[in-house]
Amino acid sequence: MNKMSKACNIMRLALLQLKGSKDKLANLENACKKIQEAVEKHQPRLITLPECFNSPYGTKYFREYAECIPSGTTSQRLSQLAKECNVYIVGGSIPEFGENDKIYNTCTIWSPEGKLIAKHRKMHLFDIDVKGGMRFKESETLTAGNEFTIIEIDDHKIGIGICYDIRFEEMARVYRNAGCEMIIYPAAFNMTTGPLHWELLQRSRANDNQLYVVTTSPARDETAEYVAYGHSMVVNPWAKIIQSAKEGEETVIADVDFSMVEQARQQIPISYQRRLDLYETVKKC
Ligand SMILES: NC(=O)CC(=O)C(=O)O
Repeated sequence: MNKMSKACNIMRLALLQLKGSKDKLANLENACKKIQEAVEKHQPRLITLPECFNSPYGTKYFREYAECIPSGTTSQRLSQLAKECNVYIVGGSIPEFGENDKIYNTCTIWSPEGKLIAKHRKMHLFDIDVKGGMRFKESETLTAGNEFTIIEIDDHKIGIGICYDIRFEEMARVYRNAGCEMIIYPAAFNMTTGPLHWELLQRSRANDNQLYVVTTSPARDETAEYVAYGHSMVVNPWAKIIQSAKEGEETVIADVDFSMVEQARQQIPISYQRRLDLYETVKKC
């Protein structure tokens, strides 16, 4: 029996911080193996995977590794695993072949019946140029998605974002206004921005919106062209880190207690105290 007790609002998560390589099938099989191991040892209700878990993270690779969703190999395998293991899977992200030859950075979400319940296309493309640090331009090959994605598991609404999406507080606020109690971001920060912003952004989004924030990164590989920061984590609605990984390949297990969302919102009622008469930066949903 998977760990979800409605009465006490506890949901067990397994975050798989995975090593990646240029071998797509090996990456996929590693993810499948780690999913099976997590289920055997910990019986999670929900498993999360990293951004671009089946491909290297680089604009020159996205087209070569892209697949159609849900007919591609990665979708088919995740669907099969979710069903076999009776677990929800937030499938990190993969480069997706979309309509009109467009490529998206897309997260697929699978139910324990193996059904694709949603897909989220990264809404904010990672285009930055930090002098002496990281330069990246996803828009060289990717197209941005235009839709918010909310899933519902055991009566709990969960918003989905991908990596750079976490920097946009308005997006998190839209999810909070729509009743989300958690936001999951498959993500791959790097060695320029990770040390400065990774924890800060997660705790900020959690604190501003009084909800859980969950990130899942690839493991750090110093030999890769793009070196991911690691440190996948779960932050609670009080902005406290309740579990986190180090840099290497690791599975993080966390039991989240959704009653804490309401507790935080009642005790520090910022959502009712906003002076929307004085500022209007975020449209109400
Ligand atoms: N890789 C991303 O999308 C975002 C990132 O690394 C950052 O915002 O920093």
